[in-house]
Formats: sequence, C-alpha cells, structure tokens
Amino acid sequence: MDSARSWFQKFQPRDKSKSPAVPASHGKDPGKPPVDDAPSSATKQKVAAAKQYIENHYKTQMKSLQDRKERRWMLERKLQDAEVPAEEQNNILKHLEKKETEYMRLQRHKMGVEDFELLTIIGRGAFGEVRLCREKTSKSVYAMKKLKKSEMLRRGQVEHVKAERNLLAEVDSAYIVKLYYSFQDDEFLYLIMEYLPGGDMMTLLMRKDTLTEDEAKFYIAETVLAIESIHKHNYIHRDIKPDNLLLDLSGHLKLSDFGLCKPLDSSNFPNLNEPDYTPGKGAKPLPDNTSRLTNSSAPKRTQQEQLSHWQKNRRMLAYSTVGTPDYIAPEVLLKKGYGMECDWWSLGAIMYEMLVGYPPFYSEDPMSTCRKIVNWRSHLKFPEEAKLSSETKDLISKLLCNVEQRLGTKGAHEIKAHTWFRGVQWEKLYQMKAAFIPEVNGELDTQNFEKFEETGAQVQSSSKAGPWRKMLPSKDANFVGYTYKNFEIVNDDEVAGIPS
Ligand SMILES: Nc1ncnc2c1ncn2[C@@H]1O[C@H](COP(=O)(O)OP(=O)(O)OP(=O)(O)O)[C@@H](O)[C@H]1O
Repeated sequence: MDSARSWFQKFQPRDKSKSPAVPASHGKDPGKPPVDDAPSSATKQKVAAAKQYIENHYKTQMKSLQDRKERRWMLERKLQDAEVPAEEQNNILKHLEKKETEYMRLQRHKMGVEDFELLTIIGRGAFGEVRLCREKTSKSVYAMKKLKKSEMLRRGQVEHVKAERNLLAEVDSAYIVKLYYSFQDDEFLYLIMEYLPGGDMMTLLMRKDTLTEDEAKFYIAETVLAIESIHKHNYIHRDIKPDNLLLDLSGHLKLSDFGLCKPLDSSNFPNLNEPDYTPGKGAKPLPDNTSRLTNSSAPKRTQQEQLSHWQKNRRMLAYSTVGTPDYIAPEVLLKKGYGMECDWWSLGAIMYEMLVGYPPFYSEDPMSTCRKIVNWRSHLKFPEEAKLSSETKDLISKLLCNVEQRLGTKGAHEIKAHTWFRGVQWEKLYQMKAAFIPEVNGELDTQNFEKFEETGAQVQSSSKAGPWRKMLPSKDANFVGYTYKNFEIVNDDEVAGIPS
C-alpha cells in the first residue's frame, strides 16, 4: 500500500502554477478573466496511469495471496496422496513457508538491470536483443530479453509486449519458455527467462537440411503441445516459426517470443485483397524470381537448388526488419479476422520445411511469398525428390488449407488423432529422449547460437542506471504493471540461509 501511495504522489502535478492544487476560483484576482480549472491532458494521463497502477497493485497482491494458498494446498494434497509420515509432512510444509517468506522478501526488492552481469549476446530481434546473463546474488544464469520502449511505442507494439509478459507469467507448461522476472527502466523493458542452450529450430534446420520423418514427428508433436497450451489460455501466437522454437539442454522444444510479431507493415506488401489475388483465381504476373517457380516456360528449380537459395537467404530474412512471412496464415495476411487456427497453418508450414528443406511458399522476395500464401491452392506442391509418404502429405494438406477445413479448428485433439502421429506418446513426450541432444559444455556455453557483435554502450554503463534510479517510479505510463517475479526464483540455498 505504501509503495502505491508514494507512486501515486509522484503522479501528482508538480508545477503548481500550471495545475493548482486548489480550484482556480479560490483566491483568484476578481479583475482577471476566469482561469480554466479543467485538468490538462498530461494530468489526466497521469491520473489514469496512477489508477491503473493501483488497480494492478491490488490485483497482483490478491493473485499472489491466492497463488500462495494454492501452493500450500497442492503440497498438502501431494503429501497426503504419497502417505508421507506426519512429522515429515510438518517439516516439508515448514520448508514451504520459509520459501514463501523468502519470496516475499524478494518481491520487495526492486529488480534492475544492475542486478545482473551481462554476458554474450545470443539473439537480436526487431525491438532489441537477447543475451546470456548471471544474477549477481544467486549466480543463476538466465536469458535476458531487452526491448526498447520508444521503439515499441513507435511501432504501436505496447499491447503486444504486455500480452507477451502476461502469457509468460500465466501459462505454466514444459513447452513454454519460463519467465522468472520482468522489470523496466526509463528506456527498456526486460524479460528474464530460462536460458535454453540448445539454440533455435531455424539453426538446427540450417545445419541438417532436412529431418527424417521420425525426427520431424518428435518436434512437430512437441510444437502441437506448445500451441495447445497457449490456446488453452486463449492466446494466439500468430507468428510461430522455427526461429521461435527453442531447444533446452536435453533437446526438448519450447515456444518463445509471444505477441511480438514483427509488424508486417501492409504498406510494404502488394494489395493482397485485389480481385486478381483472391485464392483460386489466376495469379497476376509475379516478379521474375517467383514466376520461375510457377511459370511452365521458365526453368523449374530442383529441390536442391531451391534449398540452397533458401539457406542463402534465411538468416538475412530472419534479421530483416520485416521478418519472414513464410509461416504466416493467409487469413492473417489478408487481415480478414482470424482465430487460433492460424497457428495450425504455421505448424503445417514448419512441418513441410522440416521434411522438404524449405518452406512451402518460399520465394526470394517476401512480397511474392505473401502472394503465394494467399493463392496457396495453386502454389502448394510436394517435390517428387522429397519422397514424402501419403500420410505426411495428407497431414500437411489438412493444415495448409482453408480455415473451415483446417485440422485443429475444433481443438488440438483433431491433429493429435491424425495417423501421421501414430505411436506418439503425448503424455510422456517430454520425458522421452529427444531427437537430437545439443552439444552444450557448461552453463555459459553459447555454441548453438550465432555470434553477434556488441553495438554501442552496454546498458550497465547507462547514466540512468545509478542506484538512485531504484528510488524513482518509471515515468512511462504505457508500461505500468510490467513487473513480475516467479515463485521459482527462490531456491533452496536461499531458504537455508533464513534463520527460522
Ligand atoms: N530464453 C532463451 N534462451 C535462449 N535463446 C533465446 C531465448 N530467447 C530468445 N533467444 C534467442 O534470441 C532470438 C531472438 O529472440 P526473440 O525472437 O524472442 O526476440 P525478438 O526481438 O522478439 O525477435 P523477433 O524479431 O523474431 O520478434 C531467438 O531466435 C533465440 O535464438
């Protein structure tokens, strides 16, 4: 409550001459025209932000109380089910209470970037970078995603960034990257996540060219479970692509990058709604590079030629500001209004790439890719050389199709039941041996990631990162309520240190 009050006070107008604390009519000079005492828009904004902060504060407190009760209840139930002797039960419950006390202490600590030692950069995206870091006190290693607020605002991504933070804090699944903390300073938002040292699926696919059916089945099945877990919480990813499928130490897959779909600025793309581009109709003449793939008079590329073109372009596409549209569903591109089915389309495109070597609508030019996607009926082809089984082609065709016919429209169970997945033990998948075990030597090993150059000054040297910064609330009302701490940050060593 105290912090809420002091934060509220910070939001009160400071310049009394502009926004008087008493109504303007009190003590005014009767000879002067009446002063407009309506609050300025800046004041209104501050009031709205303060209101949101207070609401958020109480919501968080209620939620943490409820979570605490739930943790206790779950543990009690587990202990009873396991018929643990009464004395041992008592000790275990006491241990939980100590962890709760430590968690409350950590909750009061205002987290900042200075709490972390910044290590190697492992990723760069449209809004910032991802790097390996180590928390100074606990020595735990994490991945820190840093997003520039001004860039998020400029590109209208504020709602997306909030959605990402909410989803990560809400969905607890083995197939979703775990969020430990989120916080902000004047310039940046930070997500402190578990570090997944196996690299991303894009890198794995570039190394392997294609996967065998069994290898693809393993990763596609885990992707199904990841997508199912976010859909259960009513989130749609919209931007599922191999770059967002990360591998943990044991080679299991986790979905990341939520709600931060790169803004596929429609002004950059051809008018996909033009009559000539409607699905099923004859396509407009395409630029040279794509007409080679569809025009019978132009030489057709072999699967191998297409694969090497794709691989040459892949990284460049991934790091471009527009991003790759290769996995985006036609209804998303056409801005028709879309639902969760769009994620199942992306699954189909990834499955195709795993088995063929490049995505189904690949073209060197992203605009042509978009055209091919919306005209998927005339562009979805399975190259002979890929020797896909009829079951494989059937599943891909049931994912890369109209929304109404698409598998998964009634739920993930429709996809899981397809014969291509025969033999998959869905419940045990995460406990099974992964298709590839990544090579990782030590907790700071980043060999499965690209090398990135350091650019400009490091965040730690920022003049805004002094200890006094912790005393100030962040000025930016757009990102109120971003802070989060996961209960799992409390480890047993810290609990052992608390005097009982
Ligand atoms: N938790 C993590 N552990 C290991 N590597 C990660 C983690 N999170 C992200 N990365 C790496 O950083 C890259 C970029 O991350 P991410 O896609 O989340 O950032 P982004 O800025 O949102 O990117 P995009 O521009 O694709 O939206 C990933 O492809 C991956 O290689």
